[in-house]
Amino acid sequence: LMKNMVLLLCILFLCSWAEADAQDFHLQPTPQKYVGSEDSVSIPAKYSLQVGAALQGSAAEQLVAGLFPDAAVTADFSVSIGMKGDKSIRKYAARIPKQAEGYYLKIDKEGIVVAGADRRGVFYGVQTLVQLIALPKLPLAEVTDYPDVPYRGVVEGFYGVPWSREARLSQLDFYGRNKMNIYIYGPKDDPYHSSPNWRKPYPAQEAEQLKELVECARRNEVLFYWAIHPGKDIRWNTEDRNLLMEKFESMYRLGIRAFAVFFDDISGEGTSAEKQVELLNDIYHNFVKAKGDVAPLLMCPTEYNRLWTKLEGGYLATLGGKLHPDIGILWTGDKVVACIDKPTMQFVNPLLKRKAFIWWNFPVSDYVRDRLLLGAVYGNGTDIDDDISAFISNPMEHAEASKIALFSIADYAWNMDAYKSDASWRRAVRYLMPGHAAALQVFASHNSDLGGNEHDFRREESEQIRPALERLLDAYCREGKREVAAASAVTEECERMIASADLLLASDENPALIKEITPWLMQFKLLGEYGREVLCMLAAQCDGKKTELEKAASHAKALQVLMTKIDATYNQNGFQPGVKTGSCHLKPAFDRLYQEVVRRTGK
Ligand SMILES: CC1=[NH+][C@H]2[C@@H](O1)O[C@H](CO)[C@@H](O)[C@@H]2O
Repeated sequence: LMKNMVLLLCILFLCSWAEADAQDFHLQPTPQKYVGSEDSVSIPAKYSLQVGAALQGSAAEQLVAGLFPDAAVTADFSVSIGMKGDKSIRKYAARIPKQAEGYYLKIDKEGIVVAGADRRGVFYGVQTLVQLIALPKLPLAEVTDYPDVPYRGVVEGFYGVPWSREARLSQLDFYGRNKMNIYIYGPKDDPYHSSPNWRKPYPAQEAEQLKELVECARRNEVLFYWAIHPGKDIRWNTEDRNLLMEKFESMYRLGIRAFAVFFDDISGEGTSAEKQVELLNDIYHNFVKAKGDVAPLLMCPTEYNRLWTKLEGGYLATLGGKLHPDIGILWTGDKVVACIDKPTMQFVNPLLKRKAFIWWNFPVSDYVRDRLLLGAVYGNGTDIDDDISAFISNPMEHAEASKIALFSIADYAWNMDAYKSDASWRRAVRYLMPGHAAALQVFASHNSDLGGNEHDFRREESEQIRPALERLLDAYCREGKREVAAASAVTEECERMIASADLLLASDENPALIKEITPWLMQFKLLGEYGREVLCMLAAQCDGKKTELEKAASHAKALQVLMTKIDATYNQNGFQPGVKTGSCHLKPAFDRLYQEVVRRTGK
């Protein structure tokens, strides 16, 4: 029997290991169709590389040249990338998806082929190849893939400290890797984007940085939109019209080829639908069409969500009826911050007479600045791909930390049917810190809810430990009993919090991320220590150990003081100052237990 038990355990271990290994490998975003195999091929020293004529100088060519730097003119093993119509991939033309940005990728013993529906499709096929080549063994595979949503990406549209140059460059590379194809530059607190200096060209240094960002976007096949936010003080006269057009001309000279006009969060003259329509149609005809090489014009309405829509005022009807149909209209959903579902789209699309561009206000935190929103991306419909032109996320001012949500948003918008929020969330965490994934997962799981806020938008937090917390609270507060199993589960979670905080604070794996979240990591460690002390207090009170109780209570009190200090010292701002962590279930439970022990001791 013993022998069989050992054998069974080994088999179980191997299965779980193999499963984990297979589980670890997952193309991002999840492809529409991936046919892999156990068999693999090692790329020989001698290989040839063919790049379709139309791809010369493209981002795809740059990327594949980096992958295969020493190509021979002829070789047995051939690498070939091309677009539909290129004779180099003619044999595979029938396998190329018809969807824009689609591609077919084949890896076999003779070589590698990437056949794209268009230039961006080839680039995405090569990005998928980059992920496969990074595996220990390059699997023989066929990938047939394309995006569900035409535009997928980010609008830097939040209030607060705009992202830095380094953060933006890193974001654009991240979008290339994750097949996001749009970035809209619109930071509310950039005075040259919004009032008063939207009328002025950028100073030399900022102009140079924008040029650099445009080039970085091109290398990542990301459409770089520059947005203007004139509505706070625009005057509907020739002077401001000319100033706006000249500003667009100056941005065009910097290399910008995609433009947006935001009319959100304004009042007064700027809110007139007729005037907005007249301006936008003028820009469309006399700038966008006149230039010929500029992407579709986008606009953000003043009534950009259902809650703020006054149907009787006719604002949206005017936009829908009179705005040129080629102009995209941004929409945040039924409220300023809300998940997007079918009813959301059934309300707005008929009014706009086009498929809205979704501006999803998550993980933006400019209205709950004392928190980090690191939780899973969930709650959006997976049946809306035919109802939206775009799914664009407005992120946090913490650029690196926003990548946890952005990774999953890329996954969701590329392939909605396959989207699994929890699995995608874990992959996002692992992508950001592969060497500290477990620690970052612990931290992220307790830093996701927003607390009470003006938009009534909430997120799950501390879901795994919540049942034990509730059992512990219930047993002790009702009967003064220490529920042993729950107490040890919560104690273990506190130990994990303390260790995770130290591991992350000490790591140099992702310095940009650690720099952003350090105040919250410090607070998180204190919260773990506080929880541990409160549980010591509870045990001592139940066991009648007076001295131990007093020791634990004074330590817990000291930790309360330290947490208050952190909250009063870091992340001070004029809106929601401070550093909140584990605020949905952990902190309230520890505080409640602390009070209850003190009350019972006092009796
Ligand atoms: C379209 C829109 N404009 C505003 C609004 O949404 O709320 C966001 C979250 O507070 C804010 O970041 C953004 O600038």
